Amino acid sequence: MSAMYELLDERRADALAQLAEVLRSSADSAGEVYARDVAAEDLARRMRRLEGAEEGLAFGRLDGVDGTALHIGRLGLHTEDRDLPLLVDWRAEAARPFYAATAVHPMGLRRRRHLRLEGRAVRAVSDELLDGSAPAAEDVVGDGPLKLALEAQRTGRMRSAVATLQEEQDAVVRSPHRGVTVVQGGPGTGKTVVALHRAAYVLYAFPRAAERGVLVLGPNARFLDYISQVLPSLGENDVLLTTCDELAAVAADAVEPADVAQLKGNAVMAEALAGLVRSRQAPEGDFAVRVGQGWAGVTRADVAEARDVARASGLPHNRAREVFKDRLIGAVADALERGTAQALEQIDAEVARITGLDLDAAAEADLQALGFDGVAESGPAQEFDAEAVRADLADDAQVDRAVESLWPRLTPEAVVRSLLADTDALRAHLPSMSGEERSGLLRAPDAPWTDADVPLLDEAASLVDGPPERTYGHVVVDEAQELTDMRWRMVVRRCPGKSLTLVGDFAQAGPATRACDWPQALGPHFGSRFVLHTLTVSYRTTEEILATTRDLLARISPGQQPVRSIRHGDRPRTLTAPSHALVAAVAEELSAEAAQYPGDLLAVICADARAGDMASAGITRWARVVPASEARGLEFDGVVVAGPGEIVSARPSGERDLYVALTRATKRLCTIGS
Ligand SMILES: Nc1ncnc2c1ncn2[C@@H]1O[C@H](COP(=O)(O)OP(=O)(O)OP(=O)(O)O)[C@@H](O)[C@H]1O
Repeated sequence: MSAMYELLDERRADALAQLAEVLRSSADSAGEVYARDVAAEDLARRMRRLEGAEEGLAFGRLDGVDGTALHIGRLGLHTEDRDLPLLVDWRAEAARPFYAATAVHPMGLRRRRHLRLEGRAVRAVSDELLDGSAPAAEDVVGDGPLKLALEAQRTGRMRSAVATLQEEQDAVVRSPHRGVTVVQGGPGTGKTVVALHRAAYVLYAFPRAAERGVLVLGPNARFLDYISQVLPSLGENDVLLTTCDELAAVAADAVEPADVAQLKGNAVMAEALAGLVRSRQAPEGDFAVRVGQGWAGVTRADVAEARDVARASGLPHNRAREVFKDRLIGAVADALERGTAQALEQIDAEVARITGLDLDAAAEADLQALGFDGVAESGPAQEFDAEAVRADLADDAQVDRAVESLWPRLTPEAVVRSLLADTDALRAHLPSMSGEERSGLLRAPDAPWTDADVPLLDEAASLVDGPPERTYGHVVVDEAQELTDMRWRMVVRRCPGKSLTLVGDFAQAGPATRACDWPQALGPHFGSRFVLHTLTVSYRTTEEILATTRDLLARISPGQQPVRSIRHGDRPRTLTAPSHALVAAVAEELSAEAAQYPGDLLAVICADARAGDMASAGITRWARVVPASEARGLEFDGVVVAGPGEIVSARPSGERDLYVALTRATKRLCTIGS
């Protein structure tokens, strides 16, 4: 082990020295400064990766039947003087047998050894013999590391499972499929574990995707905090962990009824917003601008043609506006040219009839009177200088004002407001919705933004300003069952290569979700082009707890195969307390638990409206207070579910919320209801 850590130290020292050198180097041009910054960023990244690997640098060793030995760890370490690497990166093909070998398919292994380090020293080893041979003196066959990992007290932060990934999980993590990979499975089957290790694998194995960046989306800040340590501990610090709200950079602090949120998640909203933007694009009308002392105008047909050309450009509204303006100016210039020529002809004819004089000079004066100095300067009056006229018109504030009335510049906020704060607009653009649904959507123009407005604003931004500038090579979505159609559109916009890993469970879906399965949820965005994996073993919830949720699961997700658990524990307890005494009963239960199981991470999960009461009753002394709507993905050693009836009736997805709440404990569950 010491040789590996020495090499790690050496690599760090090298990286640090190189970084210092790069930072000291002079850069004379903007190009050189840029190159220096890129090199410095690369080295800083390498430093962070080397630092991230410090804890538990190596965690496995493979001994082949041919006598070879390979150490498996968080990153690869090679020296030039050795053929075999000192340490193999867990994501390398050579490390696969560590996760996939079994006694039936030993993959050439005699022994798989798990190492547990403390600091830089090996504290424990545990061996599995895979070739059927009898244990030799140096083999340590005992409790597996998985058992130890699962029995460890929870800390409130998920740990990496890189040393104990199970075969069915590893198969997904390492899947060579670059398109859409979907992972479903009941509570605690390791979907989040798989999603995060998959992100690390993509960075390692798909360099093109890695270059464009990897994004991990979670349902809320609490969940992101829970998973925040996993990727850094795998040496990956360059993955952006965020929520959809943060992606759209919208502060959404208002809540709204679940049925309204569901309506706003429907794909018809995208059509409605597109319809509204189209309705702002020169619906009809003439166009006239003041030119000098007079007016120059074009016909309805010219305006309509300019609009059609602008739309056909496929550009977002605010950029297509330039095309529209350009086209209109062209039409005005043509009209001016025609008008000038006609006027000149008439004057010429008139003067010739009366006096026989040539009046070129008069025509030039005419144009000057119209305000086109450039025209007069650039040549004889009859040679109308269309370029100069266009340039003048393009810079003219009045022209811009006139264009604005036909094709106004729009902001995403204004677009969404114009739809949702106007009964006529709702009726015009959402004809398939009932009157009741439309009145549900209606809001005051200055109402604050809600969670469900975020994807509408994002959609509007893509319509008016184009797709987001920042896109990613691979996107991982956790709790993906939560995404509405409108949110899927947000995600797809940020992943043009459609390389995604999506994990979730429809039995745990919240109130905004309309889809019941993956084909329904993904069909509109990816067709049937996704590969579906199912995880079957729960590593969190004990068999005893799962058994008490079977009836509920059959109700909320008929046909879903219940998972089996490899954990066993106490039977869940059920206590009763009238509603007014619920908080006191919860406090009593949790204070007793905290005393009996010191160091265990405890939580009370209750209806959102109860969370305030719980916190002010001082329950946070013993436990975290988690509103049911935010419990997805989290886990604790002991959980008290307070007021199951209140959780069920709080939202349309109440029974699924309760199922989520009941499946958060790794050891003990107590339900207190009236
Ligand atoms: N291979 C593994 N080794 C060690 N721990 C594991 C492994 N797989 C899962 N776990 C642990 O099991 C627990 C549940 O995992 P995870 O949160 O990924 O499940 P999930 O399927 O996402 O659950 P949910 O559906 O409730 O969100 C976590 O504590 C996780 O660390």
